[in-house]
Amino acid sequence: MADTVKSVAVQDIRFPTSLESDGSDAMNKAPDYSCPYVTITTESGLQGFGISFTVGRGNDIVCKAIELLSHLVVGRDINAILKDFASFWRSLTSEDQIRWLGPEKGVMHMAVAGIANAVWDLWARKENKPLWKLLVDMEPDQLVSTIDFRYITDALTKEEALDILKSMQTGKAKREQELAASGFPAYTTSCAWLGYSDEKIERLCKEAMAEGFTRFKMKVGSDLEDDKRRAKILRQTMGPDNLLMVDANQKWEVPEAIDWMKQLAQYKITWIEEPTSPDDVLGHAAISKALQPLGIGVATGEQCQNRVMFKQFLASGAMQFCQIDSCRLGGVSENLAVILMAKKFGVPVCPHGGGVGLCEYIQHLSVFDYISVSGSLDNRMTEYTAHLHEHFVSPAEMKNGCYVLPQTPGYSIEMKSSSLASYVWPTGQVWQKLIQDGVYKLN
Ligand SMILES: C[C@H](O)[C@@H](O)[C@@H](O)[C@H](O)C(=O)O
Ligand SMILES: [Mg+2]
Repeated sequence: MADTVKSVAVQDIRFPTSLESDGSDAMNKAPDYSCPYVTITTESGLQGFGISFTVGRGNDIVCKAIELLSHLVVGRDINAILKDFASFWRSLTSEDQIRWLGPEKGVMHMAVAGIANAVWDLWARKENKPLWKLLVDMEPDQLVSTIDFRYITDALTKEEALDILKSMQTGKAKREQELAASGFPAYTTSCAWLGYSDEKIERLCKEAMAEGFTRFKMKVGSDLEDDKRRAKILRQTMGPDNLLMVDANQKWEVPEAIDWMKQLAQYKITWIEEPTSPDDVLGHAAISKALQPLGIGVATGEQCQNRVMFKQFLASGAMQFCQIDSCRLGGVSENLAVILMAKKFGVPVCPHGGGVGLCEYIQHLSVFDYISVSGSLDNRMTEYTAHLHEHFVSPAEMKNGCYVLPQTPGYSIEMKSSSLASYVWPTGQVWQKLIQDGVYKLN
């Protein structure tokens, strides 16, 4: 029976995270974590919620872009959309008068993610399953049918994707039980944002260790002496065996990245993340080659525009850790494409979680990856950041430094109505107060 989509509503939600330097890095000194919050409602009353992640003022453009695309969803039968998701997704990325703004990159692709993620949330709720379970339980044929393979068939065909999924059917139940018992391994970025003092990073690292974390990421890239000092504090606090990753958020030239990392290598670094421009495949390959003898890998992906760019990085040895992003890519199905390509090229997937709602999302993708695709936890860990979880109805939960398997139906992104009311820009109470106090300006 048809169930028509009645409305696609979008709200501009922002959080003043920059006031405490939460989320700060070498290129984003004062980020306010923000998201367009999408609510899709059908005639029968089904709902799906979705976000895309942005920083501060840019949020209103993505909200507008979602409004522009919403005519492709409103009035359509949701069951027809779910029956042929890949065609629906292609309609979003191919809209005649909007495609020119991309294609499949930047603002428009983030808008696609907001809508696509909401549809996936609705789908999982309809099936009364958490999203990871919806994916894990899907027959390989159905799962593959949700993916748009356009532009990646030279790296991964539909048939190869099917073969991967079919070959991993055995052992799925056991892997699910394993994760239910011990959770999915995480690392925390929240001890060492760039704007935090030495005292604060040491204290937060101790607290995180007490909570069971054994893997930590530190922001680098503004000042080498600062980076050395902070890496020393962290290494001393966490001990010799725990993992330390560093993230430059695109700060360096290629030779600069290599030199800088040679100086930090003494602190035993697992990966350098986003050393240079996120579009520079050759640069990442050169850095990977130069740092390989030091045991340092290159991680990137949070600003990798689409599956086509991931293909370049994966196939050319330019990335040793694949950081899919639930909102930079066009939602769940494009992430599935990259997860499957990463499997083919033997690169571990370690999703990006530094932003509002991203931890809520990526836990589902990692769990699916382990159970249905990679079957391995080697070199795999999912980012965790400690902020803003209190705004979600079913927030991501951590235990002993691992994500607890989510159980609530959906994609874990529904926000509390009180939080939406407080943080909607610019009319929410929190923003009204900050504007009245002169802390923020309207534009
Ligand atoms: C502005 C943001 O907080 C970024 O610094 C963050 O996403 C970061 O790159 C990360 O890897 O978590
Ligand atoms: Mg990063």
